[in-house]
Amino acid sequence: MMKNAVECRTVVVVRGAREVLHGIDCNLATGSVTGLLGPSGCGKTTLIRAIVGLQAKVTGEVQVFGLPAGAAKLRGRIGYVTQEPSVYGDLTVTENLRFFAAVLGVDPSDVDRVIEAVDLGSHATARVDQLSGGQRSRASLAAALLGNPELLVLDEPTVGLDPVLRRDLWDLFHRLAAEGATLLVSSHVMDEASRCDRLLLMRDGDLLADDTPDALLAAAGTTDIEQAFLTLIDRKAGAR
Ligand SMILES: Nc1ncnc2c1ncn2[C@@H]1O[C@H](COP(=O)(O)OP(=O)(O)OP(=O)(O)O)[C@@H](O)[C@H]1O
Repeated sequence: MMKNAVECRTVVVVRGAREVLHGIDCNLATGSVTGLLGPSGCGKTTLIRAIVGLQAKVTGEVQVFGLPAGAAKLRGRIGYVTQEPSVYGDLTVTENLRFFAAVLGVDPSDVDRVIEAVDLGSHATARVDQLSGGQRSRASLAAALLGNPELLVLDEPTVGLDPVLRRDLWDLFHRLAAEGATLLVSSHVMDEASRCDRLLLMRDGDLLADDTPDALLAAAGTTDIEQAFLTLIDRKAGAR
């Protein structure tokens, strides 16, 4: 097993006329849950898109399982959930997942497993356009879990979910990691940071920190991750 599922070296991305990532270096350790945190617009989605191989104008190096990001051989090994639901409104949850299983070449028997994993069993036969926003995003997550991908990249998967569901989903993320999957989970909710094995803190297209939650808190001399983030920003500004 490779030590790092993902390795990013000096990743620069230009979107439109602007450079939005300025040279990111980071690794995602195999079998870990990494949180990607930072304010709106700091470049989280752009880094995610570079890792899953969907972003244009990437320079530097992004390797996934030792292959260049976007390589055809990586298809099926990566599950990606965007911020927008990616399921069809006019199909039921089960119909959607059967469709995606067929497209991915995944055994249809996997559909029931992923529906249970995201706790949508009681809505399996409901049309997606009749679900709540949180239920719809869980249906998208279920689609990404089909076939047990080795790398799961989740862009703000817990937005709009109540605390119980958020806790259950984080438990699921850690179960998947314990089984060997690597997860990258973006959030701008700082209180989710403590649930991660490792944190990448971004600001304005740069990585401010790449450490464990405990080490980050200790370095900033606080018990509050939001405060730690602000301390790091102030230190960086002071160092300029
Ligand atoms: N299609 C585009 N063309 C030009 N600039 C873009 C485009 N999409 C995003 N950007 C810019 O790139 C920067 C990074 O955006 P990105 O979506 O990666 O941020 P984010 O951290 O994921 O934000 P959020 O938490 O709000 O989703 C932003 O300044 C944004 O305005």
